This record gives sequence, structure tokens and C-alpha cells, in this order.
Amino acid sequence: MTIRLDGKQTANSMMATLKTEITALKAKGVTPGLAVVLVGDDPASAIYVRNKQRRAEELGINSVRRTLPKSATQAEVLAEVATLNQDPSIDGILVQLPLPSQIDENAVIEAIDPAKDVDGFHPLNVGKLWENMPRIIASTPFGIMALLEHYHIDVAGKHAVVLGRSNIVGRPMAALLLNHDATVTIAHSKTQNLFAITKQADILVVATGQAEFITADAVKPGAVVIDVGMDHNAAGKLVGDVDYASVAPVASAITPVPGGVGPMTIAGLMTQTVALAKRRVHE
Ligand SMILES: Nc1nc(=O)c2c([nH]1)NC[C@@H]1CN(c3ccc(C(=O)N[C@@H](CCC(=O)O)C(=O)O)cc3)C=[N+]21
Repeated sequence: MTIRLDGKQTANSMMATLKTEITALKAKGVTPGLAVVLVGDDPASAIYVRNKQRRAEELGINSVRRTLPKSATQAEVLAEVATLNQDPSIDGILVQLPLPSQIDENAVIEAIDPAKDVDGFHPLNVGKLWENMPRIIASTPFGIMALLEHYHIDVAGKHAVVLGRSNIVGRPMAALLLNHDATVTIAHSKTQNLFAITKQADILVVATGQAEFITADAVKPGAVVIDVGMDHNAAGKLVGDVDYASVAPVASAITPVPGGVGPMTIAGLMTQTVALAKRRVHE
């Protein structure tokens, strides 16, 4: 029997814990504050921002949104970040990626106060993760590890193959799996004999951005398959990077899309926002 790794349900149980923690924080006069900077109108970002905002409201997190037009200049985005860095009511700052092409993404990420970088994209936080001294971790890999833990799936000593090498998913995912003693291979679009490698995976994390790219013949029987994709197929339906129907019978456990990694990403973001807010109590 294949286990369906239910991100929606797992995220809900994390939210219940967070709610208690937030109530306790508020009793001490601290309301966690999360700022989201959205520039332009990327469709995946729009879904994310909407769901995030809803979740933050349910929890009682003060979620503020700064929306800038697609035509915004680099200086305007940097000015927004600088204001949020200085704002004591804001614990976490997240700048939605991708940014429009006129904006230098790295410069914006580096302008975020690393102590408020709730996405964990600042080079300081990236470096700390790779040193195995993590501070803030990118929400998607954080959420995936929480999901694996929830289902008691141990990665130590297992061969984990991460398909995708982005700064927001593939690389931090590989670092986190390595920190948990997995044997990690990072494969990507230039990898030769890609499916020979994916077939060796005990844990396969797929973040290619190509609809239903991984089919049953690319998966080792009994593998744990994690689908990070948010794609639309030819019929316009939301699907992942994994062909769920063909892969599910082969896998021992698999995440659905929607209802898998997406809700866990949000739960990861909320968890880390609350962790950042807790620092205000001890100051
Ligand atoms: N700085 C930054 N950090 C990010 O983490 C980031 C980003 N920029 N830009 C956009 C992508 C996309 N992303 C999603 C997270 C959750 C859902 C999500 O909630 N999905 C649900 C719902 C789907 C639906 O409502 O249709 C699900 O999979 O079940 C979607 C998309 C985070 N990203």
C-alpha cells in the first residue's frame, strides 16, 4: 500500500501547535509580523500570496503586504526592504520571487536584514545551512523535512536524489538532506542518463518545473517521492512534476499536488515567522 503524504493535514496539525504558541506570545505583548513584498503579477506567486495571507490571518499573525507594480525600479524595491528592516513590528520579510527582469534579485535578497530573512535566501543563512548550523531555512525544504518527519520517514543513510538545483528548492533541500545524514545526489537539466540516477533514489525530490516529468519507469520500486511542482497540464489542470497516477503504485510514499508540498511550504513559513517573533520575548 502506497502512503499518500498528506501535506494539507500535516500542515493543519502544525498550524494548531502554532496557534497555541501565538496565543502565548500575544499574552506577552508580541504579535508575530510577516511582510510580503510582491512585485508584478507572477501567477504562482499570486496563489502563494493568497494562501499565505489566509493562513496568517487564521493564526493571528500580522501579515502585511507591499505590492509594487511590474514596472517598479530597483531603488523602489530596495527602499521598501529598508523600511521593513527598520520596522520593529515586522519579524519576517519575504520578497516574492521571481522578480521582474529589471530588478537584480541577488541585490534585493542581500538587502534583507539576515535576522528577518524568513525565506532563508540571504547568503548568510544559506552559508549557515551548508555549515550544518542552520538559522532560517527556505520554507519549501523546511516543509518537506517536516512532512517526512511527520510520517516517520528516516533519511539517514538513504540515497536521496534531488532533481533541480535552484536556490529556493534544490540546493537548500540537498543541504538539509545531507545535514540529516542522507547520501545526496543533485541532478538537473544537464545531467546525463538522468533516469538511471533517479532510479537509484530511495528518496526522490522532484523540482524541475515540468508538468508530469517523472513517470513510473524513472522510479525505483518502494521509493519515497516528493513532488515540488506546481504546473498546469495541457488541459489546464494543476499538476506536479510527477505523473502521480503512474508513479503512485510504484512508490512506497508520495505527495499529491495540490495538497502536498504547497501547504507544507506555508506551514514552514509560518513556523519560522513565529520562531523569529519569539526572539522579541527574550530581548
Ligand atoms: N520568496 C519566495 N518564496 C517562496 O516560497 C515562493 C516564492 N517566492 N514565489 C512563488 C513560489 C510558489 N510557492 C507556493 C507555495 C505554496 C503554494 C500552495 O499553497 N499550494 C497549494 C494550493 C494550490 C491552490 O490553491 O490551487 C497546494 O499545493 O495544495 C503554492 C505556491 C512558494 N513560492
